[in-house]
Amino acid sequence: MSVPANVPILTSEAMRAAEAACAASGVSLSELMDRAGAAIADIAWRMAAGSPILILCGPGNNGGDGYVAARLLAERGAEVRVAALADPATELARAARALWTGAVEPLDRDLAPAALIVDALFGVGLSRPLPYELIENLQSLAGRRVLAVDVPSGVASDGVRDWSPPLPADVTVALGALKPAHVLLPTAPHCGQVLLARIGIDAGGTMRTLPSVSSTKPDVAAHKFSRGMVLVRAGPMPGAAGLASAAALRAGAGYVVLSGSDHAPFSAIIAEDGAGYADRLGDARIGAVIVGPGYPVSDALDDDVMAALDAGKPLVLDAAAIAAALPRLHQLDGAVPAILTPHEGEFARAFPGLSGSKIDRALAAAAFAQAVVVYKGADTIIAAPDGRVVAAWPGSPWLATAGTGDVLAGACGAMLARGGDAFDAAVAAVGWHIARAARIGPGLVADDLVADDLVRECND
Ligand SMILES: NC(=O)C1=CN([C@@H]2O[C@H](COP(=O)(O)OP(=O)(O)OC[C@H]3O[C@@H](n4cnc5c(N)ncnc54)[C@H](O)[C@@H]3O)[C@@H](O)[C@H]2O)[C@H](O)CC1
Ligand SMILES: [K+]
Repeated sequence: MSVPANVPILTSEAMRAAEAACAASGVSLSELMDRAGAAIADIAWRMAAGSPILILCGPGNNGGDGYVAARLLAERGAEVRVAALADPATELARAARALWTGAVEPLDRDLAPAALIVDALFGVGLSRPLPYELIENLQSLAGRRVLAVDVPSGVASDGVRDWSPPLPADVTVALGALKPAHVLLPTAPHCGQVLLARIGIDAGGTMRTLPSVSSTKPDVAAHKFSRGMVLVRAGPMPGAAGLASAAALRAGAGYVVLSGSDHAPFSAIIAEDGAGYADRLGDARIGAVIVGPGYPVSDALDDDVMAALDAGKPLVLDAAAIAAALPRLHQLDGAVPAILTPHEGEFARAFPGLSGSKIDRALAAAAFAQAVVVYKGADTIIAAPDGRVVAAWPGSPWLATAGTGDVLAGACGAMLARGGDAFDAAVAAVGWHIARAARIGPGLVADDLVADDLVRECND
């Protein structure tokens, strides 16, 4: 399972707007369909490697792409059959169907499979769940390699419904841009390896997949304070704050203070008792404050969060600190740069009653808080109040273990303390976290993410 790095993601509404802009600039929809069909034919040719191909065509333009691909594959000498669910219902699909000179078989329970199935039944136009009979007929084709056109049929491309496709794809060719369903659970795993065929659409937009990680070297004239100074406030479970402080150092902070704990994981971390917290918040060199790791709901947490907000420092708020800060953050209306890092449960508690896809909900939360939201999970979404979104699918499943969220909070703190944009900082931290997890793999515990042998390996 994979998606290309740093490519656009569009909802069906944005996709239609992009198509219309394309048409207005002189590239017809029929030209777009030809390009889509050619991209599908190319990939099908390589996947089939000489074995027979069966293309399943639906009534809309997704089916139209299928007819174009069938014609091009046949012209190249591939052994290709077409089965249709219904007659074409759009002008474009009818035109594409008219150019296919081979037979069209009915898509029923007697349909013979082929080594490669190309699924061109439904794309972004699917408006209701697939009929039961079709699901049954498709299930009888399972077990072969499947190439999905745009999205596996049955999936709601905007990621708002959790409909599963009867034919999960090995490869999905996204047309023009990725769609939310490619990067959100539960649909993303059904898309297999997602490839992007750009087909000449200007997908611009504000939503993208995670960019590749690039490690930035410190400036030649750097000193410890210029690289960013991070203050981590410990609660009753100091191990979590210790992990966050270690992660802040490993992610590039020049100086880390752990307040309220004497459990510093490294000698380089300045551990001090809680009494100095107010003074530290007044220290002009502090570039980011982290509150929340290992700090459950309590009056003390409320006090510490309010003090940090009043100090006006860029903030990373994790776990219970998110709900504690929310009313004040909302009032501050973005005056204090902040990154919130909720997992599913914390998100539901802090932002009840939101609807739509995980992307929609992350955006609504970011707009309400006027802060960057890192809505964690296997399909982490990073959303900014100005509408920017980065989707981090597929992440690393090895991160599903205690303490890794504390490490992410620490990395966010380090990136934020550098002084740049909070959204860019959150994106860099999520990328750092996933890249390190990928290097460790099986057996990962959160401490490994900040261990020095990993650093040596990364520097090799
Ligand atoms: N991205 C691009 O620039 C291009 C994309 N293309 C392809 O076009 C589809 C979208 O086509 P559209 O015709 O809008 O929708 P669909 O083909 O997905 O299907 C709509 C069709 O099906 C009917 N329908 C919807 N749900 C059901 C259902 N559950 N059961 C039965 N019938 C259903 C609906 O009423 C319509 O008739 C996109 O994904 C790309 O593959 C083009 O190639 C142009 C360039
Ligand atoms: K499809």
